[in-house]
Amino acid sequence: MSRVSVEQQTVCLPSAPHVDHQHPDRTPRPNSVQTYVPHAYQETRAGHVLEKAELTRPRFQQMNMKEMTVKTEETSASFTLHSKPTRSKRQRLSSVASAIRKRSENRLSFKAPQRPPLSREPPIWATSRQEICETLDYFRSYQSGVYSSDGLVKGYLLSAFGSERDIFHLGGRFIVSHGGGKSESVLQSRVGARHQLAGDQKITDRSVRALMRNYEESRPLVLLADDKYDKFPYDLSTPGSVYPYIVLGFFWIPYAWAEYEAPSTDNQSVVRWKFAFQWCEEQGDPWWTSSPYADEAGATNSVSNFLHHNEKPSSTIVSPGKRFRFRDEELCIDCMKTSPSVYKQGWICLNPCCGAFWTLKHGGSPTILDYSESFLQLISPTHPNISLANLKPSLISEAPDGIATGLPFSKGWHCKGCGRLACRSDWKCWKCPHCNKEHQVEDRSMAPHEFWLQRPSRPIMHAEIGRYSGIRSERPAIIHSTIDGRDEAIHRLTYVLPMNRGKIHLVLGNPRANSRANEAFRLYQEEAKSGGLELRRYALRTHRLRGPMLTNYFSQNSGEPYQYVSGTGQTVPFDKASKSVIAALAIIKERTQKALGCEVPFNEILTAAYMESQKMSFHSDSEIGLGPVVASLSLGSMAYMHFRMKNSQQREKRSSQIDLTLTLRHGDVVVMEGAQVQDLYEHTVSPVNFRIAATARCIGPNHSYYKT
Ligand SMILES: O=C(O)CCC(=O)C(=O)O
Ligand SMILES: [Fe+2]
Repeated sequence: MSRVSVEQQTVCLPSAPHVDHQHPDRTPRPNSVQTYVPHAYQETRAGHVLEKAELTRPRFQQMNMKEMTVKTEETSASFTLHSKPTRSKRQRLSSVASAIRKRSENRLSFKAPQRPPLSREPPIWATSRQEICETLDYFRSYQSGVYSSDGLVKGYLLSAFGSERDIFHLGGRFIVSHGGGKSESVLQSRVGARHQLAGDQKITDRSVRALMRNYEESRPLVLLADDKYDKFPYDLSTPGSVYPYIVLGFFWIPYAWAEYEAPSTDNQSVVRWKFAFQWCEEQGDPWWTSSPYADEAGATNSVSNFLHHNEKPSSTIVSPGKRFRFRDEELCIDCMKTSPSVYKQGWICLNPCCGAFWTLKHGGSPTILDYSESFLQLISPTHPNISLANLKPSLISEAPDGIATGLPFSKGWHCKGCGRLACRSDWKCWKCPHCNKEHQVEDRSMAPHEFWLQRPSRPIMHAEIGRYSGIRSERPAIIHSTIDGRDEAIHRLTYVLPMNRGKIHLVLGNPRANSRANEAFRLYQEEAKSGGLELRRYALRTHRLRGPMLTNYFSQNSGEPYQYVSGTGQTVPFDKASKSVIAALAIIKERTQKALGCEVPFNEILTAAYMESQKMSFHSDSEIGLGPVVASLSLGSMAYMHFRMKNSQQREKRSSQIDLTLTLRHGDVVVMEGAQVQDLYEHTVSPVNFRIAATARCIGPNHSYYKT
């Protein structure tokens, strides 16, 4: 072993990589400074590059083969050999020198290419991750770049932090990317952005495993790209032509292999799985390569045709033409597994479990690698009988049973006018935020008795008290009242928080006492449909995703302004409030008065409307200046309301235990009594199906709204 010092660092340079065949995991991997020049010299830590002129043979010889000074762009580095190198070492040194030089040249000559803007609107595009996930069945992953379902990848997002040799080749018909997470990334957290270093990808990792299944079974998947993916030939964020997310189309995976790769900031190489994606020719030409006027010119073989007109799945298969060839692979005699022939520099075993992984046939780890000519050619498709579905989500034109609050109706939509994907943000209709196109579906109102017949997944219990919650229930009370000349008897259940910190009352509705609740429910549906009550999903103020993130329910605020979701600008004062809100307020006031024995001067109502599968996440109604009583009326479907302690330390110990669950049914009113109910606890509501809730509060002069 020879010792070479580079600046202040000293590293050992093995003459050949030691491969532990018994324990491949222990085979030394190239460390950061050796990654691409693993058996000889290092680049300086900051990635300084060597100047071409400094690494010439005469200079090398002049140093008596014992010392060599090389200058980088910003500093100079001194390489000292402690013994005169042998001939073979000299050869290695010069090959390393040329490798460094080549890399240096690449870096010196690299300028982020100016890309032109797209000259046409993409057939499918979006501005936020939520728009994609709520609209497309083939990409529903909010965090990861790989979306899989049933062990197969449906959608794959090309984004920033590409890896070495990622390519967008043949106009995008042949793309290489690294799959499966653990790549270098920026994580958004409560405390800000954090740089996440890359780690080894394993074949057992969920995403890699799923991509491998697509590869093995030749299952096509959909590639998407965002504006941070710099291999796409068009700039997706040029002013006037901003498309943060685009759908490229169907691809299949002709090659999958593993490499060692040096992350730019880490000090250790990592195993990275690479996948080649080949355009599915059934789609015609990629839409970004076809002219913007191709549709009008009557082109029959463009993906825009496929995307626009192909309502039925296509089963046309392109027969292997002469530009296709067959897969080129070689068998490794160490692991008896085949690896594809990827590189110009020769075949390498690309199985990371093999002792010979990442070792050239004639020994040594690869330094600079390039793809071979043959690898870069399209290969003959191996998915003969798989038909591709239409990538454009279809528009719902009618509600089959007249009910338009089911899951498909809360999903986003694809605007046929401009290609934009958008969340459903208005209750009244779908609206395109780009071209303002609207789409509405005729439906009917639901009657409360339809929900009384609802069969819940678990037995209905009015309340479940957590074992260690310290909450106790009071003896149920029957409250009598006379409404519209009729006697009503209703039950009140009361739950007392530990140390008498507050009470939660559940005033039960029932079919005999629900006439006003029924009317409020009818009015709500009517006004929501006509737009008399503007129910909308508002953007959350804090979240960790890209683009706006809307609440998972629709809401409207009446009375005094309330900050919680909509901000204060959208509030309708009580004297202009819709009939439904006024009807709900009357019920809440009356029931609360009966429950507490005193009147509460509610001056604000937040109406929340939930379609199937929507919910309100954990929160507390604890804005500064809110009165100590909060009461809410439930209409429509049954729902579960869970309470838990806010203190996260306590919660962790008790593994996010729920302290109290109330089952809310049509006509029920929950009254939260005492400021500490909000200060110490938080609550969430999960409706079983379509539901409307009206929550009333007292907003005092100390409320943050009055202070601003
Ligand atoms: O949907 C519900 O019943 C509760 C709504 C709620 O918690 C709120 O508006 O703060
Ligand atoms: Fe709440």
